[in-house]
Amino acid sequence: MTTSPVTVTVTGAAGQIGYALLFRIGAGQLLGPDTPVRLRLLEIPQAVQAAEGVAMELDDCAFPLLDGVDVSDDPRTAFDGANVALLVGARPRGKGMERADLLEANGGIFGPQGRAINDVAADDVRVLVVGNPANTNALIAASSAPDVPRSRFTAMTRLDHNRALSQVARRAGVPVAQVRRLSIWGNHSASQYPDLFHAQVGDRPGSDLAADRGWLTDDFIPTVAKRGAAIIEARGASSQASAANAAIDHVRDWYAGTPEGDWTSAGIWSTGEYGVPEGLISSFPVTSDGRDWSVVEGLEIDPFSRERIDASVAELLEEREAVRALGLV
Ligand SMILES: NC(=O)C1=CN([C@@H]2O[C@H](COP(=O)(O)OP(=O)(O)OC[C@H]3O[C@@H](n4cnc5c(N)ncnc54)[C@H](O)[C@@H]3O)[C@@H](O)[C@H]2O)C=CC1
Ligand SMILES: O=C([O-])CC(=O)C(=O)O
Repeated sequence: MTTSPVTVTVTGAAGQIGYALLFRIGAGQLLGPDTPVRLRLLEIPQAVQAAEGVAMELDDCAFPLLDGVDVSDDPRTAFDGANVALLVGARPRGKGMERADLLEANGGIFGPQGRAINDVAADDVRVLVVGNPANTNALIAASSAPDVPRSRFTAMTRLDHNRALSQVARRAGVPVAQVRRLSIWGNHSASQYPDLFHAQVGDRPGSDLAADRGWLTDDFIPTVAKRGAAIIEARGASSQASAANAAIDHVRDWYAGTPEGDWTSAGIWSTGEYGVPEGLISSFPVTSDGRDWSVVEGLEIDPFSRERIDASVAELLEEREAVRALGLV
């Protein structure tokens, strides 16, 4: 076991995803069974008491790998020395709230959090934004942290990726472990594009399945892209456990590296790959070498995929324009 614990800061710690996430981190599922973890929980003042209750329960689990839990309502305290920052807390869209209001309210959260990360987090900090709108919130945080490399700010599209894996496995009648090289492109929103064309599904190329255009366009793509809404409809609550699971998958793969011959999906800072404008946080097919994400190179994008990637990227551009107009990036 390494001796120095890794500091993991989780925002929105008293929320639903926080409750599904923190106990798995305490159990060692984020960074593996050899890495002790120190948790720092950030909440708004009204929810600090609830976060303290979660911290009490974490104590009561007596996790051998958990080196301590601190609760704070001050970003500069909570991100102090953070090696991993999971930005889960966000402002949900309220009744009658316009999109610009939502972006502005989240700017008020992710701007200061980005600045605090810039000033007090560890030099090797890696950030995953879960709170919606995740891509643009990540853009705001990254833009507020000029001293931290942009590549350290990521947005979660791993839940979309995992959803796509399961849909494809079911369709093809193979175990989910036999589906590889799926890709989510663009925004974590209904405009995202789950791409099957480069996948391997059991012993078949994904393009075989994609040849059924009726299924692809009327079933697969909308099922994945609208899954969040379907979960809310079915459960009366959003996808908390699967979102927490995806956050664990994202960070675990970032540190451990993606498996040979496979890739995953993550929202990362575009440097212009596949025609996605530089400076957007867009989902791409990515690999990790244990330190950095890299966009998978050399994929051929046919007109069907191009149109859908461009539509989702256009939405990201609109969101960036909106937060630019508000002076947030
Ligand atoms: N990227 C993705 O795939 C997914 C993203 N989400 C998003 O994750 C976010 C969290 O979801 P839930 O946990 O279900 O929501 P929730 O409402 O149960 O919890 C959010 C928590 O964040 C806290 N919070 C709000 N502002 C904060 C701030 N400035 N600093 C620290 N904490 C703050 C709230 O007090 C609350 O406890 C939402 O924005 C949701 O839309 C949810 C599912 C999937
Ligand atoms: O809209 C939400 O809160 C849920 C969400 O992002 C998802 O399930 O993909």
